Amino acid sequence: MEKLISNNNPMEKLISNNNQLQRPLSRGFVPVIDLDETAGDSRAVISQKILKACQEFGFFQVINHGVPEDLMKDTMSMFKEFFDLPAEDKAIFYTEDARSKKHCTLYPSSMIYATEDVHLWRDNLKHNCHPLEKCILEWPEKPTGYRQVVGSYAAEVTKMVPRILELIGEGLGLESGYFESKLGEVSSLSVNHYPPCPDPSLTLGLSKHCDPNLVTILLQDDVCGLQIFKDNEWIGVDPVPNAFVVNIGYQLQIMSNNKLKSVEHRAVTNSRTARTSAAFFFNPRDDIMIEPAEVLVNASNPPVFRAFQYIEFLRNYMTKTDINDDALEHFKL
Ligand SMILES: O=C(O)CCC(=O)C(=O)O
Ligand SMILES: [Fe+2]
Repeated sequence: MEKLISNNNPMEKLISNNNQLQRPLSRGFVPVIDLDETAGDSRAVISQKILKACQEFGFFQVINHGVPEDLMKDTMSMFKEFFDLPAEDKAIFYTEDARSKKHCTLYPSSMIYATEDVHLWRDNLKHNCHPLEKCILEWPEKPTGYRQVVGSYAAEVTKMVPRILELIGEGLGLESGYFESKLGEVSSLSVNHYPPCPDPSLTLGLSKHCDPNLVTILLQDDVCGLQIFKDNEWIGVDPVPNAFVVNIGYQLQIMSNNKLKSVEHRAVTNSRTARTSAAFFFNPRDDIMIEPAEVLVNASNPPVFRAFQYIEFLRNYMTKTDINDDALEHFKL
């Protein structure tokens, strides 16, 4: 428990030979897309904007997405209050074991504290969200209201995801419901808390990575820290009020036959303000074969990937030892 940085600041745990913090940071920006067709663009224009964002950035932000703004704020407050709890209230969830059987876990840094090269400036709460009525019983009881608020949030975001997938599918010219039919029920929330870091040049909040799943819906507070790697530069994905950040996971890149990109991203810290973010991971069904959509494959666009099941992908992803290894290599034809 002393490794949690929301409990104290174990500065001495940092390793200072971290060469991941390469600058410069560009001011280019990730598109913000208004999903309200009645107020702005037509549906066809929205789906084309999303497609372009997914091709160029692998990321976009959405506003007017239908999830109530108060619920987003209340959810963020619950997450922040959780990390502010006294150490004894967090202890029941604490583990450093990546294979922990707990349904709700609180990790220091990454899931492999003992063996990682660099400790991250992050505490991380994880729990599953499906089936909700069952999972919720394992979630924190403190702060008061956590289960009810985060439960409503999980239900609302889960309702929004097929709408976003449908727009992405439309942009690609896929039949209606294509991605929804590939979407599994199991989803999970990973809540990151990055307290102020006395020296942000010594480590990161989260190392560079691509998400292995289908699509991720990220809620961030009003503090900058998320960055994506594009054209050899790190670009900030700065917070937009009431927006979700959507990012393409490896499985969407594969199903789109490389038309959509899963882009590397990371989180940096700052010395002044704590930052909290919550990544909601949506996965493909585990009983389907994942492969490029047939309509995107033809003589001039041969399939880039072979068919596989998600479990095979995850096994391969988890055993990757070098963050610079290409997780897609093993699945390329
Ligand atoms: O904190 C962030 O904004 C990044 C979170 C993230 O990329 C993840 O949890 O996979
Ligand atoms: Fe991520």
